[in-house]
Amino acid sequence: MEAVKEHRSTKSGVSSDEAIIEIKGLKKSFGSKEVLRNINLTVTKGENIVVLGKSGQGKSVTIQCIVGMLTPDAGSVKVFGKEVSELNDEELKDLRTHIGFLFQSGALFDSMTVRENLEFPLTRVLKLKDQNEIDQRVNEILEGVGLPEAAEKMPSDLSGGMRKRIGLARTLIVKPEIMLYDEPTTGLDPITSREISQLILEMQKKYKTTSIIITHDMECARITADRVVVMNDGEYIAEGSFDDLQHSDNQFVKSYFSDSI
Ligand SMILES: Nc1ncnc2c1ncn2[C@@H]1O[C@H](COP(=O)(O)OP(=O)(O)OP(=O)(O)O)[C@@H](O)[C@H]1O
Repeated sequence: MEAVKEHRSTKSGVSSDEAIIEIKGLKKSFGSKEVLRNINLTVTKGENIVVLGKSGQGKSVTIQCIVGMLTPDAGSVKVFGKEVSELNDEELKDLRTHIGFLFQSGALFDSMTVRENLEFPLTRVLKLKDQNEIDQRVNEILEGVGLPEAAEKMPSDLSGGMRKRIGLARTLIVKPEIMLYDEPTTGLDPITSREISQLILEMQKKYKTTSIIITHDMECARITADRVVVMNDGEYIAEGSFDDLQHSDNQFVKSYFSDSI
């Protein structure tokens, strides 16, 4: 794969060569199944990286190695300059407070109001006690995701797109430096998907997060990506801007873009 350029400009406006996530020669097998054969990726501060790959290619396994839920068989995974596999439990816990996840489901607590859902990470993770500060952060993030009127609603009163926005708000409310999105638009209609992709981009600009976005949604990739990597057979086989890859000669890469142009 082509060498990574050192200094990148990003849609967030942060242009930095500071590596936030650095993966080198990552390998991971389960039994005789080699899932990650040789993953190399550097994500710099403020960058949005989109990972494209078919199901079962090991995209989630890569994310689990980044947050220390899985230990690599070989290679190096550094986050904020530290080798994740060498961190102890306390250090791992601390690392994870700097990383936000948005999974497909959004995973809100159904028995809590939106406000209570948003207060939960502030009181449980950040251990905030000052109710004024809590209220201020809840109101600010609800404004940010465009749902200032939703605070007292129950998740069941919300549409799928609104739930996704609140899921994003709940993740961003602790101001993580890294965001990991696992198929953030799956299950949404095209218009709502586009709104969520635009929101991901807006949030990147506002909070200057560094993000990895796993998606099959090419519109989401087009909107959010500073850089796209394409995964096949346990390796990244291509990387570049969305436009670069759209004009790739590689048949496998082309297959992703054929429906999107
Ligand atoms: N803890 C585990 N134990 C055994 N096999 C696993 C484990 N985690 C993942 N795998 C296997 O690794 C492969 C890659 O899984 P992974 O979930 O990373 O795929 P993916 O690229 O994220 O796919 P999808 O888009 O379907 O989520 C799969 O074959 C899966 O069965």
